[in-house]
Amino acid sequence: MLETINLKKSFKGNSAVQEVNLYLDHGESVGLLGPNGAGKSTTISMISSLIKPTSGEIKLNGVNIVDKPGEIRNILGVVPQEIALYQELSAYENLKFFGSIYKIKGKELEQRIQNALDIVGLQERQKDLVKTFSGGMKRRVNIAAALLHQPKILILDEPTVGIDPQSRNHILEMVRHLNEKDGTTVLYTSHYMEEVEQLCDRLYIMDHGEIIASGTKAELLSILSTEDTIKVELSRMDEAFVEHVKTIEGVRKVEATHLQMKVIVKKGSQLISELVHLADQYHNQIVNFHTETPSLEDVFLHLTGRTLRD
Ligand SMILES: Nc1ncnc2c1ncn2[C@@H]1O[C@H](COP(=O)(O)OP(=O)(O)OP(=O)(O)O)[C@@H](O)[C@H]1O
Repeated sequence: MLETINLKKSFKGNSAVQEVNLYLDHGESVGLLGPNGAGKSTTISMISSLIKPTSGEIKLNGVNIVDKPGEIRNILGVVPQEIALYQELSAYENLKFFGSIYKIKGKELEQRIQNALDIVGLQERQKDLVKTFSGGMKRRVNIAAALLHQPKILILDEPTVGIDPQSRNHILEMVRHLNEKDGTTVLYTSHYMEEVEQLCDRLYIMDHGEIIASGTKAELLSILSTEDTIKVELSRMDEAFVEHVKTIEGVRKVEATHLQMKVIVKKGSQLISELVHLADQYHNQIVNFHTETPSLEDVFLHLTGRTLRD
């Protein structure tokens, strides 16, 4: 349905996106996951024809649309990261304005506004000024605006950042409903692993402007089928101890935060007694430990050497 081929974007010679190849099939829910600055928003802005790629192609049903922005705008609904609403107008008035941009009028517009408000759960607050809304409610109005022209593909750029848990749950449920019940194709960007795990059939992991891995959750987890994760709780954090653990044979990655240490080891490595012994040498103590099956967070750590929210 939608495909990017070797998509690149540089800003004044600085590369933001390099050779991104991704596709969306009809009815899929696809996650684009990566830390801040990975290039997710730039990729989305190119797909939605807000900015022009430095090079590469964007194909909609096999046709390159880089020079035909009109082709995609009718098919795509984009929910940008920034809230783009008129604060002094009500939710209803904002939606009326956005509807007019798509040249939807009269009864049809009225019906679509009510339908979009119903989907985002704001029908009862439609007459209230947007400036009185919480961040999460504003985001929901933004989503409603992106739905007015009944797009076949919906792209959401980190829609749950900085909002209250109630709105977050509402948004996640809504996206799931639009995908599963209405058949809307979804591209969902996030740096929350658990959201894309919940919502998406397939994932792309992006870092430093590149897609570094892609596949279903099971396929991505199989990258770590040769590894175990040991989670260790320490009596105190000690950099020298952490550095020493990294040098133990069989240890592939170590991530330390506060009193927790996550040690990714070669599958089957029996390292607990070695860790206990080493902690003792550093006058540290292992208070607790357990071995976990790898998560997508671990896949990200394995691929990049960093956690998603570094
Ligand atoms: N208009 C611009 N001018 C110059 N540099 C830009 C511009 N837009 C993005 N960049 C740079 O491109 C890189 C990718 O940014 P982008 O916003 O696409 O990442 P992101 O993955 O969406 O991150 P975030 O989660 O923080 O939005 C960053 O280094 C950013 O500073």
